[in-house]
Amino acid sequence: MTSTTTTPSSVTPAVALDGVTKVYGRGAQAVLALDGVSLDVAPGEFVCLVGASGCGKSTLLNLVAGLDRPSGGQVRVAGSEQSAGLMFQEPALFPWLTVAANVELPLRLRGLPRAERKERVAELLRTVHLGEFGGRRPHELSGGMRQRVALARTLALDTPVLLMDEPFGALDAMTRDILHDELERIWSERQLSVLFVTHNVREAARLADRIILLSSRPGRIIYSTRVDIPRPRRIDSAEVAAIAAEVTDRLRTEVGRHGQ
Ligand SMILES: Nc1ncnc2c1ncn2[C@@H]1O[C@H](COP(=O)(O)OP(=O)(O)OP(=O)(O)O)[C@@H](O)[C@H]1O
Repeated sequence: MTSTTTTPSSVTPAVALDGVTKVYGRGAQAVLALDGVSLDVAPGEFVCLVGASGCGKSTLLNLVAGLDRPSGGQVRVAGSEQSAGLMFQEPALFPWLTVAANVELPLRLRGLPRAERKERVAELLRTVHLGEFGGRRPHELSGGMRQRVALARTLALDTPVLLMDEPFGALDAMTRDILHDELERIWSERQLSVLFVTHNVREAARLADRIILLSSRPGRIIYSTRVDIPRPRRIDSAEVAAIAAEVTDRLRTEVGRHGQ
């Protein structure tokens, strides 16, 4: 069993969780969501977090994003004030704004001058292959395209760390497959550190440098495996299937232990 997973001490991690505990509520109503989680994400590393429903995956991402504070332990994200961008299963775009205006929002909030904003938006839309769609409204786009817009908007934050909470969970398999390729390209080009939550073990084996398995509540790290399959990978390859089978076995044992 692995309760701690860290990077070598010579490298400053992009994300470092040290003995992180999260309790929701108080007294008899208290829920221990995370219990003593220690985890480092190295610069440029792609880490996937998997676990049964309710094991605390979203809680962990929210703590790294700074949306909530741990009850115990420490969360550190390398870099300046806002170092982690967060993306969800729902694209959460403003429906009354164009695609370009949605992507521009974080740039406005960062106070970038207008000309620079326009240039950055055009570059970001090209990055996610939506260069021609800046003038559309979100309802005119497919689900996959909307997630591309959400990704461009998250990239507009210019953070070295990308936090993704089941970003492709609502998409069909083909669209998801294409977005895996796109995300892998962007991650590698921009040398991002990614913490990616998914229920889909194959998706984790397709994308991750390292897969971390959380136990059912309270969330503790119970297993961690490095994925050394060369990139680019195929989700339907035998190597990805073999890693996915290994992680699924661990997950099954864990879920069975809790009678879920
Ligand atoms: N604000 C809250 N108040 C009380 N309990 C909460 C709160 N938020 C989450 N929880 C509980 O903490 C535990 C972890 O929740 P969390 O949403 O992090 O799990 P998850 O692994 O992301 O779940 P899922 O896979 O279903 O999205 C769950 O048991 C949940 O019910």
